[in-house]
Amino acid sequence: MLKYKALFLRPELVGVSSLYKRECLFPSKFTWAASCLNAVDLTGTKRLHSQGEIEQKGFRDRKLSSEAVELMDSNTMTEENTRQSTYDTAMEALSSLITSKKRGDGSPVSGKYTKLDRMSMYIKILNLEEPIAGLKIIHVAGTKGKGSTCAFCDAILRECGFRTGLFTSPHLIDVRERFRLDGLDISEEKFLHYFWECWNQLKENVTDDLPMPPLFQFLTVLAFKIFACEKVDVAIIEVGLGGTRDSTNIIKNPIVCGVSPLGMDHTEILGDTLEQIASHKAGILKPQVPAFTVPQLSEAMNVLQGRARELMVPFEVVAPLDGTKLKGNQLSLSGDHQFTNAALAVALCKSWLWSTGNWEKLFKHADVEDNLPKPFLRGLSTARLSGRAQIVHDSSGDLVFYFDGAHSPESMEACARWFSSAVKDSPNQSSISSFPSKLQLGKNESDKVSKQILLFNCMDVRDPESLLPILVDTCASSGTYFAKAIFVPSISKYSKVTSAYTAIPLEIRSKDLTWQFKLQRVWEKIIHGKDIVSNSSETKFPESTPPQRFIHDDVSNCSPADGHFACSTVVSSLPMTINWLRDYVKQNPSFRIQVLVTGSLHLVGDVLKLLRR
Ligand SMILES: Nc1ncnc2c1ncn2[C@@H]1O[C@H](COP(=O)(O)OP(=O)(O)OP(=O)(O)O)[C@@H](O)[C@H]1O
Ligand SMILES: [Mg+2]
Ligand SMILES: [Mg+2]
Repeated sequence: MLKYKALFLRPELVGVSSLYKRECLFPSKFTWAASCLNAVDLTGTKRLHSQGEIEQKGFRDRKLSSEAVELMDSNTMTEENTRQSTYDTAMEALSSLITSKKRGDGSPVSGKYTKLDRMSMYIKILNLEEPIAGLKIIHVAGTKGKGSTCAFCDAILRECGFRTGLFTSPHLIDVRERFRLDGLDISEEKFLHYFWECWNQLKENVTDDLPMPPLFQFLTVLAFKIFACEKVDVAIIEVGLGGTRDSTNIIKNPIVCGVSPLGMDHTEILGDTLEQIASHKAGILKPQVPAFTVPQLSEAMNVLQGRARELMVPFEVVAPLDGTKLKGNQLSLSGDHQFTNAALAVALCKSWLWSTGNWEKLFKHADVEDNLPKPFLRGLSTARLSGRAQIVHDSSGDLVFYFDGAHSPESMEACARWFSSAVKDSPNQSSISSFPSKLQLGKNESDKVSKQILLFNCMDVRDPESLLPILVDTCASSGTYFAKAIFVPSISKYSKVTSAYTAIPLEIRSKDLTWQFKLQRVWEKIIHGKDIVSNSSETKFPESTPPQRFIHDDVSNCSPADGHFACSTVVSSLPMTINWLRDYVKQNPSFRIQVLVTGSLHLVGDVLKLLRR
């Protein structure tokens, strides 16, 4: 078999009007099988589905013209790059679904239908109505902790012996992270299979009134397709944004619903009071379907409880998990806030097991009155979710990255509390923020001096004047001070769906650093207690990374008027920043550098990806 990229193939050369698959298999150089091409007939857009139809139309093993052979010869794909390019093609297709429209807006995009109307129509096109109704779903909304709660549920129910499907958002490195089967990211092969099936079927049916779905709607439909076809026992579904009008809210009959902690986020879409936000999240509750939440501010709780009463929902508030219930095990997701998420997950899983008739079967004879069943303990201590309170030791051991994709005020506080306690727990901690003289340092490893560095970026819809002070103050309240802050643009963009294959060129640099300079200005103002950057002082475009002494440069050397900042720096390239930090620890063996990467999940994903290679 020979493989060719259909992107390079002009359909008319092989005698069809268009090609569905982006990659074609040819039995030999001079013939082609229409079945492999998934071709459409010459008259127009009708797709040939069956082998019989293909033969009837005389497409089988048609001879190729020499022009076609020549063209395809120049595009023969090797085995290695075939896989990658097929996957990249899917990513390109997905990226084409990203609209410039604001996320979560339920108003009609075009034509006469609302978002949920359109979702129902996509579901119908894909024949998924019945399969979705048959899924045993756990549906989770909330401002923070949705993903973690879902990951705990996934691990617990897997440990109880069920085949699980988990749909979360966003992803960090590869879009497949959003779809897990039995605890693992869906395989590339399966992903591509379901992806093209949904893509092609939708493409064939789009009209002016029903265009292709925007990205998140497509991914949601795809998740249902995957979970239905893979016959999972339980589908755990994280809401994308809000609840009432979220595309996941086509779920009509979940087994149980959860609402994680509520706070102020996405106010431009959900409203700028906690009541309004809570009312969106309460939109996932369904008549008489049990629901659970965690302690909330009263404005939010009143709304949730009110809605639950209207719908006759058995509604319970669960307290954060008592650590002693873990019987010496540790929660696998760190940070105090995870005890709240874990408790919610435990309640959701118990309820799911009861409602599906499995609790009795599994735990009839177990001593579970006051104790968590063993599979629950195993689940709570093995659940994983990358980029949330994750610690990665770089190869040298003296460069440690602390990742947390916090980007809202509440999560920034949770992140700061976690980071402060994590750096204190790290071995041989002796944290100082100024450069000690060599004489003070022994040769012994245990005398290493730890320095905390912040590597930060956030999207420009976020408010750094609220996020950065929360970070600094919360850390300071437990005695953690950042020696330096580095502001760097992220590489991955909201406008492009990434895959693990998307290479990051080492020399990549951003030309526009206006936003990073703004972040730096906010930072310097926090550190110095006043705005020290005069409007007239010119910010120089950094040609490269700062000199190494920057890391241990004394803060008193700060001279903003000359464009010299001793507390912070802006760097135009993330790969360069990582290499620079690596060089620093190599050349300064008396230091251990602890870098908190936060503010943006894009930044977190980019750094994780850079460290992997
Ligand atoms: N219970 C909680 N209370 C406060 N902050 C939390 C809580 N759980 C998680 N966080 C913070 O929110 C971040 C994201 O966690 P998680 O992915 O579980 O939430 P999410 O609701 O799925 O977030 P996203 O809006 O990014 O989808 C964490 O990195 C942490 O900083
Ligand atoms: Mg969110
Ligand atoms: Mg999430």
